[in-house]
Amino acid sequence: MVFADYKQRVENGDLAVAWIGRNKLIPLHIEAEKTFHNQYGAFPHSEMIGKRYGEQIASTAKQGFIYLLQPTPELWTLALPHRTQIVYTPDIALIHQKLRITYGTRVIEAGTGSASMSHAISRTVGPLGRLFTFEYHATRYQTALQEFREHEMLIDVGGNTHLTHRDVCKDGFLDTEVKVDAIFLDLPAPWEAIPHLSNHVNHDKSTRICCFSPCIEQIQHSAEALRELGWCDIEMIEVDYKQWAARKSRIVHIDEAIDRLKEVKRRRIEGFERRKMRREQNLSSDAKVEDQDNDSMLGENKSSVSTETALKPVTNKRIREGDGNYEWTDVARVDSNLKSHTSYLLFAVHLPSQLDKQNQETGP
Ligand SMILES: C[S@@+](CC[C@H](N)C(=O)[O-])C[C@H]1O[C@@H](n2cnc3c(N)ncnc32)[C@H](O)[C@@H]1O
Repeated sequence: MVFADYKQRVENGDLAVAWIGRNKLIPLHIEAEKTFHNQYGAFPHSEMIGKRYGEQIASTAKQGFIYLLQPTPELWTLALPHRTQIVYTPDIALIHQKLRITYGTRVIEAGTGSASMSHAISRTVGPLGRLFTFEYHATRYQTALQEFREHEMLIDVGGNTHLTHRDVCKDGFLDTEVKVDAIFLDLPAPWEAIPHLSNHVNHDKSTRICCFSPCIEQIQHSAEALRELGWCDIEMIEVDYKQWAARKSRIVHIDEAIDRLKEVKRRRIEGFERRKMRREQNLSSDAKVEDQDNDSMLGENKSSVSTETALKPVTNKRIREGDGNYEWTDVARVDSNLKSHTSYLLFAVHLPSQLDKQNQETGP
């Protein structure tokens, strides 16, 4: 698999991930005769060849720069062409951990979609593991097939991945009774696929499953299907991202706090008095205007607008965070407004003993 190899320098024919900006990464096939263009100018591939991965590459007009990075499944997830919704690295990491996907693990995945998850699994399980992935959408299947071939993931090019064009809910997974250690279902109706898994769970060790669904109703359906078929340790987890920031908070001593409160009180009283005075002034000037109006009989309304201005803020001055003239303590702040929900993760385990029990109940 190309994503598992590391090298120092960019070569003609490489697949690189171009870092264009903080939220913009794109795949770039390096071909000596091509030029990449963006708003900062032209970046001839010939000038990229021989550069170190990670090095800054300036446009010919020196108006901007990009970085070329070696693709990893994590970078691929950020750069890949989206054909569907995808699974992102925080969820992928938890799924790997809970399904115990590691070097040599055999995994079933459906559907393949944009293959964000497939790349991660294929890299993790390595040459001794296997990924059996299924996609029923013809165009997505063809695109994934070509991509997996180019990325040297397919079995027939020395990789570890079998991609099958099939509706797993209708036709099941594999025709042979291949056993796997882990199953990942990212489908609209996983509960329809779950009954087809009985041929692929291990007899001698546990098999773990994860269903990735955006709606809680889907999770309920899948959990029922798993329970009915003897899966246990059923639990649901939602990965919630929170952004933590290391900040400084000023230490305010009791004397300073009391002075501040006194200042607030003093200003409030001053404010009341000033407002009262102005109201009285306004009333008397209104009365004068009324008298004049009455005198001239012209009736032009000259009632004065309140000239009261807002009180100055109580804080004496802006203090820069970390200003050396004050005492500070280190704190962690969390951004609670970050929207993060992608899907719920439903996990379960199939124990070998349960399978034996089922066999005993149903007879030979
Ligand atoms: C959300 S996408 C999967 C995204 C993928 N996990 C990723 O990280 O890129 C779901 C995919 O499942 C496929 N699919 C839906 N039902 C299916 C079925 N019964 N059999 C096979 N594939 C199916 C869809 O065509 C779609 O491509």
